[in-house]
Amino acid sequence: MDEIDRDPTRDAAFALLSAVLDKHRPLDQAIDQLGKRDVPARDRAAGHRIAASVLRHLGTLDAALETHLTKAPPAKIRHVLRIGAAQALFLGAPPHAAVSTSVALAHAVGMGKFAGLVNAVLRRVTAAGPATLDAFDQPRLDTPSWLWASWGKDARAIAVAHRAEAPLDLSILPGSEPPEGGIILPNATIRLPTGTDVTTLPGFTGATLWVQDAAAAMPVRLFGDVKGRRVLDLCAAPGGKTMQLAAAGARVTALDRDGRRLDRLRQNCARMGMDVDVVTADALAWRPDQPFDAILLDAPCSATGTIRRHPEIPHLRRPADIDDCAAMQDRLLDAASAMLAPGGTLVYAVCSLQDEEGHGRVAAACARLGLIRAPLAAEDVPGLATAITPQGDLRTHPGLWPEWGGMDGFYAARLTRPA
Ligand SMILES: C[S@@+](CC[C@H](N)C(=O)[O-])C[C@H]1O[C@@H](n2cnc3c(N)ncnc32)[C@H](O)[C@@H]1O
Repeated sequence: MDEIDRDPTRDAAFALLSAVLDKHRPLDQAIDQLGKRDVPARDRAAGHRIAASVLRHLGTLDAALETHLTKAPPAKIRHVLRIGAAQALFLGAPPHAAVSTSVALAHAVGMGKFAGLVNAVLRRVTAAGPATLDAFDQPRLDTPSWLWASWGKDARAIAVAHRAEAPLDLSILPGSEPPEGGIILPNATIRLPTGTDVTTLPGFTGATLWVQDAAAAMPVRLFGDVKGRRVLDLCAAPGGKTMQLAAAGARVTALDRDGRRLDRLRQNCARMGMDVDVVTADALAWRPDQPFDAILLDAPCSATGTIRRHPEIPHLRRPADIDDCAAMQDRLLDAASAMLAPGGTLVYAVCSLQDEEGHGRVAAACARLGLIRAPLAAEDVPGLATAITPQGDLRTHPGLWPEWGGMDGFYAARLTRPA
Protein backbone atom coordinates (compact mmCIF):
# COMPACT_ATOMS: atom_id res chain seq x y z
CA MET A 1 0.00 0.00 0.00
CA ASP A 2 1.87 3.08 -1.21
CA GLU A 3 -0.86 5.69 -0.86
CA ILE A 4 -1.75 6.11 2.79
CA ASP A 5 -4.54 8.32 4.03
CA ARG A 6 -2.80 9.86 7.06
CA ASP A 7 -5.10 10.18 10.00
CA PRO A 8 -3.64 12.90 12.25
CA THR A 9 -5.68 11.88 15.31
CA ARG A 10 -4.51 8.27 15.28
CA ASP A 11 -0.95 9.41 14.41
CA ALA A 12 -1.06 11.68 17.46
CA ALA A 13 -2.38 8.88 19.69
CA PHE A 14 0.42 6.60 18.48
CA ALA A 15 3.10 9.25 19.08
CA LEU A 16 1.77 9.90 22.60
CA LEU A 17 1.60 6.24 23.52
CA SER A 18 5.07 5.62 22.21
CA ALA A 19 6.44 8.66 24.09
CA VAL A 20 4.99 7.38 27.38
CA LEU A 21 5.53 3.61 27.11
CA ASP A 22 8.77 3.50 25.09
CA LYS A 23 10.48 6.76 26.09
CA HIS A 24 9.00 7.04 29.60
CA ARG A 25 7.87 10.65 29.18
CA PRO A 26 4.91 12.24 30.99
CA LEU A 27 1.84 12.65 28.80
CA ASP A 28 1.71 16.46 29.17
CA GLN A 29 5.30 16.73 27.97
CA ALA A 30 4.53 14.48 24.98
CA ILE A 31 1.53 16.65 24.09
CA ASP A 32 3.71 19.77 24.20
CA GLN A 33 6.10 18.04 21.80
CA LEU A 34 3.24 17.45 19.35
CA GLY A 35 2.42 21.15 19.58
CA LYS A 36 6.01 22.01 18.66
CA ARG A 37 5.63 19.74 15.62
CA ASP A 38 2.58 21.81 14.57
CA VAL A 39 0.04 19.05 15.15
CA PRO A 40 -3.26 20.99 15.26
CA ALA A 41 -4.87 21.42 18.70
CA ARG A 42 -7.94 19.41 17.66
CA ASP A 43 -5.85 16.37 16.70
CA ARG A 44 -3.71 16.71 19.82
CA ALA A 45 -6.85 16.70 21.97
CA ALA A 46 -8.45 13.76 20.15
CA GLY A 47 -5.16 11.82 20.14
CA HIS A 48 -4.77 12.54 23.85
CA ARG A 49 -8.23 11.14 24.55
CA ILE A 50 -7.36 7.88 22.81
CA ALA A 51 -3.89 7.57 24.35
CA ALA A 52 -5.28 8.32 27.83
CA SER A 53 -7.92 5.63 27.37
CA VAL A 54 -5.26 3.10 26.37
CA LEU A 55 -3.13 4.00 29.40
CA ARG A 56 -6.12 3.84 31.76
CA HIS A 57 -7.07 0.37 30.52
CA LEU A 58 -3.68 -0.99 29.48
CA GLY A 59 -3.75 -4.23 31.46
CA THR A 60 -7.26 -5.11 30.32
CA LEU A 61 -6.54 -4.26 26.67
CA ASP A 62 -3.38 -6.36 26.65
CA ALA A 63 -5.16 -9.30 28.29
CA ALA A 64 -7.98 -9.13 25.72
CA LEU A 65 -5.56 -8.87 22.80
CA GLU A 66 -3.40 -11.66 24.19
CA THR A 67 -6.20 -14.18 23.80
CA HIS A 68 -6.08 -13.63 20.01
CA LEU A 69 -2.30 -13.51 19.52
CA THR A 70 -0.20 -16.62 19.00
CA LYS A 71 3.11 -14.80 19.38
CA ALA A 72 4.25 -11.40 20.63
CA PRO A 73 3.94 -8.71 17.92
CA PRO A 74 6.51 -5.90 17.51
CA ALA A 75 6.08 -3.01 19.95
CA LYS A 76 4.69 -0.66 17.29
CA ILE A 77 2.01 -3.15 16.32
CA ARG A 78 1.12 -3.69 19.95
CA HIS A 79 0.47 0.06 20.20
CA VAL A 80 -1.64 -0.02 17.01
CA LEU A 81 -3.70 -2.90 18.40
CA ARG A 82 -4.16 -1.14 21.75
CA ILE A 83 -5.32 2.04 20.01
CA GLY A 84 -7.82 0.13 17.86
CA ALA A 85 -9.17 -1.94 20.75
CA ALA A 86 -9.50 1.06 23.10
CA GLN A 87 -11.54 2.96 20.53
CA ALA A 88 -13.97 0.09 20.03
CA LEU A 89 -14.17 -1.17 23.61
CA PHE A 90 -13.93 2.03 25.66
CA LEU A 91 -14.56 5.03 23.42
CA GLY A 92 -17.67 3.89 21.58
CA ALA A 93 -16.16 3.72 18.07
CA PRO A 94 -17.95 1.35 15.65
CA PRO A 95 -15.82 -1.84 15.41
CA HIS A 96 -15.41 -1.60 11.62
CA ALA A 97 -14.06 1.97 11.94
CA ALA A 98 -11.66 0.96 14.73
CA VAL A 99 -10.39 -1.92 12.59
CA SER A 100 -9.95 0.04 9.35
CA THR A 101 -8.26 3.05 10.97
CA SER A 102 -5.89 0.69 12.79
CA VAL A 103 -4.98 -1.13 9.59
CA ALA A 104 -4.21 2.30 8.06
CA LEU A 105 -2.17 3.20 11.14
CA ALA A 106 -0.11 0.02 10.81
CA HIS A 107 0.83 1.17 7.29
CA ALA A 108 1.45 4.72 8.45
CA VAL A 109 3.99 3.61 11.09
CA GLY A 110 5.88 1.53 8.52
CA MET A 111 4.47 -1.81 9.65
CA GLY A 112 2.28 -2.58 6.64
CA LYS A 113 3.33 -6.21 6.59
CA PHE A 114 1.38 -6.68 9.83
CA ALA A 115 -1.82 -5.14 8.41
CA GLY A 116 -3.43 -8.57 8.02
CA LEU A 117 -2.67 -9.46 11.63
CA VAL A 118 -4.08 -6.14 12.87
CA ASN A 119 -7.21 -6.68 10.82
CA ALA A 120 -7.76 -10.24 12.05
CA VAL A 121 -7.00 -9.64 15.74
CA LEU A 122 -9.07 -6.47 16.01
CA ARG A 123 -12.04 -8.00 14.21
CA ARG A 124 -12.06 -10.80 16.76
CA VAL A 125 -11.46 -8.67 19.82
CA THR A 126 -14.12 -6.11 18.88
CA ALA A 127 -16.73 -8.52 17.52
CA ALA A 128 -18.73 -8.82 20.75
CA GLY A 129 -18.18 -5.17 21.77
CA PRO A 130 -17.42 -4.15 25.38
CA ALA A 131 -19.13 -7.35 26.67
CA THR A 132 -15.89 -9.12 25.62
CA LEU A 133 -14.32 -7.62 28.73
CA ASP A 134 -16.88 -8.90 31.23
CA ALA A 135 -14.73 -11.92 32.04
CA PHE A 136 -11.77 -9.78 33.10
CA ASP A 137 -11.08 -8.28 36.53
CA GLN A 138 -10.39 -4.92 34.94
CA PRO A 139 -9.46 -2.78 37.99
CA ARG A 140 -6.92 -5.41 39.05
CA LEU A 141 -5.47 -5.87 35.54
CA ASP A 142 -5.11 -2.13 35.04
CA THR A 143 -3.09 -1.64 38.23
CA PRO A 144 0.57 -2.67 38.54
CA SER A 145 0.90 -5.30 41.30
CA TRP A 146 3.25 -3.27 43.49
CA LEU A 147 0.81 -0.35 43.57
CA TRP A 148 -2.17 -2.62 44.23
CA ALA A 149 -0.34 -4.24 47.16
CA SER A 150 0.68 -0.84 48.54
CA TRP A 151 -2.92 0.42 48.72
CA GLY A 152 -4.06 -2.37 51.05
CA LYS A 153 -7.79 -2.63 51.76
CA ASP A 154 -8.55 0.46 49.63
CA ALA A 155 -6.90 -0.96 46.48
CA ARG A 156 -10.08 -2.03 44.71
CA ALA A 157 -12.01 1.18 45.42
CA ILE A 158 -9.03 3.22 44.23
CA ALA A 159 -8.51 1.15 41.07
CA VAL A 160 -12.23 1.30 40.23
CA ALA A 161 -12.13 5.11 40.56
CA HIS A 162 -9.11 5.27 38.23
CA ARG A 163 -11.25 3.95 35.38
CA ALA A 164 -13.04 7.29 35.00
CA GLU A 165 -11.69 10.71 34.14
CA ALA A 166 -11.72 13.26 36.95
CA PRO A 167 -14.33 16.03 36.98
CA LEU A 168 -13.34 19.73 36.95
CA ASP A 169 -13.04 21.05 40.51
CA LEU A 170 -12.91 24.75 41.31
CA SER A 171 -12.18 26.83 44.36
CA ILE A 172 -13.95 30.17 44.42
CA LEU A 173 -13.34 33.41 46.30
CA PRO A 174 -15.40 33.55 49.49
CA GLY A 175 -18.70 35.30 48.79
CA SER A 176 -18.45 35.07 44.99
CA GLU A 177 -21.11 33.58 42.73
CA PRO A 178 -20.50 29.87 41.85
CA PRO A 179 -20.59 29.05 38.13
CA GLU A 180 -23.82 27.61 36.78
CA GLY A 181 -24.24 23.85 36.47
CA GLY A 182 -21.85 22.94 39.28
CA ILE A 183 -22.52 21.02 42.45
CA ILE A 184 -21.19 22.33 45.75
CA LEU A 185 -19.28 19.68 47.70
CA PRO A 186 -19.19 19.58 51.53
CA ASN A 187 -15.84 21.42 51.60
CA ALA A 188 -17.22 24.23 49.36
CA THR A 189 -15.41 22.99 46.22
CA ILE A 190 -17.49 23.55 43.07
CA ARG A 191 -17.60 20.50 40.81
CA LEU A 192 -18.36 20.65 37.09
CA PRO A 193 -18.60 17.75 34.63
CA THR A 194 -15.47 16.12 33.16
CA GLY A 195 -14.25 17.96 30.10
CA THR A 196 -15.54 21.42 31.08
CA ASP A 197 -13.16 24.11 29.78
CA VAL A 198 -12.43 26.40 32.74
CA THR A 199 -11.39 29.31 30.51
CA THR A 200 -14.96 29.55 29.18
CA LEU A 201 -16.45 30.15 32.65
CA PRO A 202 -17.38 33.75 33.50
CA GLY A 203 -15.63 33.43 36.89
CA PHE A 204 -12.32 32.67 35.16
CA THR A 205 -12.14 36.01 33.39
CA GLY A 206 -13.92 37.63 36.33
CA ALA A 207 -11.07 36.47 38.59
CA THR A 208 -13.26 34.71 41.15
CA LEU A 209 -12.19 31.08 40.68
CA TRP A 210 -9.28 28.74 40.03
CA VAL A 211 -8.87 25.03 39.33
CA GLN A 212 -8.20 22.92 42.42
CA ASP A 213 -9.26 19.36 43.17
CA ALA A 214 -11.55 18.90 46.19
CA ALA A 215 -8.85 17.00 48.09
CA ALA A 216 -6.14 19.53 47.17
CA ALA A 217 -8.28 22.20 48.81
CA MET A 218 -8.03 20.48 52.22
CA PRO A 219 -4.41 21.07 53.42
CA VAL A 220 -4.71 24.89 53.58
CA ARG A 221 -7.89 24.56 55.64
CA LEU A 222 -5.90 22.80 58.37
CA PHE A 223 -4.33 26.14 59.40
CA GLY A 224 -7.74 27.46 60.46
CA ASP A 225 -8.12 31.24 60.15
CA VAL A 226 -5.07 32.70 58.35
CA LYS A 227 -6.38 36.24 57.88
CA GLY A 228 -3.50 38.67 58.32
CA ARG A 229 -0.99 35.89 59.19
CA ARG A 230 2.42 35.48 57.53
CA VAL A 231 2.40 32.10 55.79
CA LEU A 232 5.31 30.45 53.98
CA ASP A 233 4.25 28.25 51.04
CA LEU A 234 7.46 26.30 50.62
CA CYS A 235 6.81 24.31 47.42
CA ALA A 236 4.32 26.69 45.91
CA ALA A 237 4.17 26.46 42.12
CA PRO A 238 1.92 26.56 40.15
CA GLY A 239 0.08 28.15 43.04
CA GLY A 240 -3.29 26.50 43.73
CA LYS A 241 -2.68 26.57 47.47
CA THR A 242 -0.95 29.96 47.34
CA MET A 243 -4.15 31.39 45.87
CA GLN A 244 -6.24 29.65 48.50
CA LEU A 245 -4.08 31.17 51.26
CA ALA A 246 -4.17 34.63 49.67
CA ALA A 247 -7.94 34.38 49.15
CA ALA A 248 -8.28 33.65 52.88
CA GLY A 249 -6.39 36.86 53.68
CA ALA A 250 -2.93 35.45 54.48
CA ARG A 251 0.27 37.39 53.73
CA VAL A 252 1.91 34.71 51.60
CA THR A 253 5.55 34.11 50.74
CA ALA A 254 5.45 31.63 47.84
CA LEU A 255 8.74 29.84 47.24
CA ASP A 256 9.67 27.30 44.56
CA ARG A 257 12.92 26.36 42.86
CA ASP A 258 11.35 25.94 39.42
CA GLY A 259 11.32 29.29 37.61
CA ARG A 260 8.96 28.19 34.84
CA ARG A 261 6.41 26.82 37.26
CA LEU A 262 6.74 30.05 39.27
CA ASP A 263 5.95 32.02 36.10
CA ARG A 264 2.64 30.14 36.05
CA LEU A 265 2.13 30.98 39.72
CA ARG A 266 2.76 34.68 38.98
CA GLN A 267 0.28 34.57 36.05
CA ASN A 268 -2.30 32.80 38.20
CA CYS A 269 -1.96 35.31 41.05
CA ALA A 270 -1.98 38.26 38.60
CA ARG A 271 -5.19 36.97 36.99
CA MET A 272 -6.77 36.82 40.44
CA GLY A 273 -5.39 40.23 41.41
CA MET A 274 -3.58 38.65 44.37
CA ASP A 275 -0.48 40.21 45.87
CA VAL A 276 2.00 37.50 46.84
CA ASP A 277 5.71 37.67 47.69
CA VAL A 278 7.35 35.27 45.21
CA VAL A 279 10.79 33.76 45.86
CA THR A 280 12.75 31.63 43.40
CA ALA A 281 15.01 29.50 45.56
CA ASP A 282 15.86 26.01 46.72
CA ALA A 283 13.99 25.41 49.96
CA LEU A 284 16.92 23.32 51.19
CA ALA A 285 19.22 26.34 51.09
CA TRP A 286 16.99 29.42 51.55
CA ARG A 287 16.27 30.80 55.02
CA PRO A 288 13.92 33.67 55.97
CA ASP A 289 14.97 36.71 58.04
CA GLN A 290 12.62 35.59 60.75
CA PRO A 291 10.90 32.23 61.31
CA PHE A 292 7.29 31.72 60.19
CA ASP A 293 4.53 30.59 62.50
CA ALA A 294 2.64 28.97 59.61
CA ILE A 295 4.36 26.91 56.91
CA LEU A 296 2.77 24.80 54.18
CA LEU A 297 5.00 22.09 52.74
CA ASP A 298 3.15 20.63 49.72
CA ALA A 299 6.07 18.40 48.90
CA PRO A 300 7.12 16.96 45.53
CA CYS A 301 5.99 13.33 45.43
CA SER A 302 5.18 10.34 43.22
CA ALA A 303 1.76 11.90 42.49
CA THR A 304 0.01 8.51 42.63
CA GLY A 305 -3.00 10.36 44.03
CA THR A 306 -3.55 12.03 40.65
CA ILE A 307 -3.72 8.94 38.41
CA ARG A 308 -7.24 9.85 37.24
CA ARG A 309 -5.78 13.04 35.72
CA HIS A 310 -2.44 11.50 34.70
CA PRO A 311 -3.10 7.89 33.62
CA GLU A 312 0.51 7.41 32.57
CA ILE A 313 1.72 7.53 36.19
CA PRO A 314 1.24 3.78 36.97
CA HIS A 315 3.29 2.95 33.86
CA LEU A 316 6.13 5.35 34.62
CA ARG A 317 6.69 4.97 38.35
CA ARG A 318 8.86 2.26 39.89
CA PRO A 319 9.10 1.25 43.58
CA ALA A 320 12.54 2.91 43.81
CA ASP A 321 10.95 6.26 42.89
CA ILE A 322 9.03 6.17 46.15
CA ASP A 323 12.30 5.82 48.10
CA ASP A 324 13.78 8.79 46.19
CA CYS A 325 10.69 10.90 46.91
CA ALA A 326 10.78 9.93 50.59
CA ALA A 327 14.44 10.98 50.88
CA MET A 328 13.65 14.40 49.33
CA GLN A 329 10.59 14.78 51.58
CA ASP A 330 12.73 14.16 54.66
CA ARG A 331 15.18 16.87 53.58
CA LEU A 332 12.32 19.32 52.93
CA LEU A 333 10.75 18.53 56.29
CA ASP A 334 14.12 19.24 57.95
CA ALA A 335 14.26 22.59 56.10
CA ALA A 336 10.66 23.49 56.94
CA SER A 337 11.23 22.64 60.58
CA ALA A 338 14.26 24.91 60.68
CA MET A 339 12.10 27.85 59.50
CA LEU A 340 9.21 27.20 61.89
CA ALA A 341 8.80 29.43 64.95
CA PRO A 342 8.24 27.80 68.36
CA GLY A 343 4.50 27.22 68.73
CA GLY A 344 4.10 27.50 64.94
CA THR A 345 2.11 25.18 62.66
CA LEU A 346 3.54 23.15 59.79
CA VAL A 347 1.09 21.49 57.39
CA TYR A 348 2.75 18.72 55.39
CA ALA A 349 0.89 17.44 52.31
CA VAL A 350 1.52 15.13 49.35
CA CYS A 351 -0.73 14.10 46.44
CA SER A 352 0.49 10.53 46.87
CA LEU A 353 -1.34 7.38 47.89
CA GLN A 354 1.87 5.82 49.20
CA ASP A 355 2.15 5.47 52.98
CA GLU A 356 5.92 5.91 52.80
CA GLU A 357 5.42 9.45 51.52
CA GLY A 358 2.67 10.27 53.99
CA HIS A 359 2.41 8.73 57.41
CA GLY A 360 5.93 7.27 57.15
CA ARG A 361 7.52 10.70 56.61
CA VAL A 362 5.56 12.38 59.36
CA ALA A 363 6.28 9.64 61.90
CA ALA A 364 9.98 9.94 61.07
CA ALA A 365 9.88 13.77 61.21
CA CYS A 366 8.24 13.74 64.64
CA ALA A 367 10.90 11.38 65.96
CA ARG A 368 13.80 13.21 64.29
CA LEU A 369 12.81 16.85 64.71
CA GLY A 370 10.75 16.90 67.89
CA LEU A 371 7.64 18.09 66.03
CA ILE A 372 4.32 16.96 67.45
CA ARG A 373 1.01 16.31 65.77
CA ALA A 374 -1.98 18.58 66.25
CA PRO A 375 -4.54 15.86 65.40
CA LEU A 376 -7.40 16.80 63.08
CA ALA A 377 -11.00 16.97 64.22
CA ALA A 378 -14.09 16.37 62.09
CA GLU A 379 -14.75 20.13 61.77
CA ASP A 380 -11.29 20.64 60.20
CA VAL A 381 -12.25 18.45 57.23
CA PRO A 382 -15.95 18.96 56.32
CA GLY A 383 -17.50 15.81 54.91
CA LEU A 384 -14.30 13.83 55.37
CA ALA A 385 -14.38 12.76 59.02
CA THR A 386 -14.00 9.13 57.90
CA ALA A 387 -10.75 10.08 56.14
CA ILE A 388 -9.06 11.04 59.44
CA THR A 389 -6.47 8.38 60.29
CA PRO A 390 -6.02 6.86 63.77
CA GLN A 391 -3.04 9.25 64.20
CA GLY A 392 -5.22 12.27 63.39
CA ASP A 393 -4.00 12.98 59.85
CA LEU A 394 -6.01 13.21 56.62
CA ARG A 395 -5.85 10.41 54.04
CA THR A 396 -8.05 10.79 50.97
CA HIS A 397 -8.22 8.55 47.91
CA PRO A 398 -10.10 8.60 44.58
CA GLY A 399 -12.69 6.10 45.83
CA LEU A 400 -14.03 8.53 48.45
CA TRP A 401 -17.19 10.52 47.74
CA PRO A 402 -18.13 8.08 44.91
CA GLU A 403 -21.62 9.56 44.71
CA TRP A 404 -20.06 12.86 43.55
CA GLY A 405 -17.27 11.42 41.41
CA GLY A 406 -14.32 10.89 43.79
CA MET A 407 -11.36 13.09 44.60
CA ASP A 408 -7.58 13.04 44.30
CA GLY A 409 -5.53 11.03 46.75
CA PHE A 410 -3.94 13.34 49.32
CA TYR A 411 -2.24 12.93 52.64
CA ALA A 412 -1.99 15.89 55.02
CA ALA A 413 -0.77 16.21 58.57
CA ARG A 414 -0.76 19.19 60.95
CA LEU A 415 2.36 19.48 63.08
CA THR A 416 3.58 21.97 65.64
CA ARG A 417 6.90 22.91 67.13
CA PRO A 418 6.55 22.94 70.92
CA ALA A 419 6.84 26.52 72.26
C1 LIG B 1 3.40 19.23 44.50
S1 LIG B 1 4.15 20.53 43.67
C2 LIG B 1 3.47 21.95 44.45
C3 LIG B 1 2.04 22.29 44.03
C4 LIG B 1 1.58 23.61 44.61
N1 LIG B 1 1.69 23.65 46.05
C5 LIG B 1 0.15 23.94 44.22
O1 LIG B 1 -0.76 23.79 45.03
O2 LIG B 1 -0.07 24.39 43.09
C6 LIG B 1 5.77 20.48 44.33
C7 LIG B 1 6.64 21.67 43.98
O3 LIG B 1 7.85 21.54 44.72
C8 LIG B 1 8.87 22.19 44.01
N2 LIG B 1 10.15 21.77 44.60
C9 LIG B 1 10.70 20.53 44.60
N3 LIG B 1 11.85 20.54 45.28
C10 LIG B 1 12.03 21.80 45.74
C11 LIG B 1 13.05 22.44 46.51
N4 LIG B 1 14.12 21.76 46.95
N5 LIG B 1 12.92 23.76 46.77
C12 LIG B 1 11.84 24.44 46.32
N6 LIG B 1 10.85 23.90 45.59
C13 LIG B 1 10.95 22.59 45.31
C14 LIG B 1 8.61 21.75 42.59
O4 LIG B 1 9.24 22.65 41.68
C15 LIG B 1 7.08 21.78 42.52
O5 LIG B 1 6.63 22.99 41.98
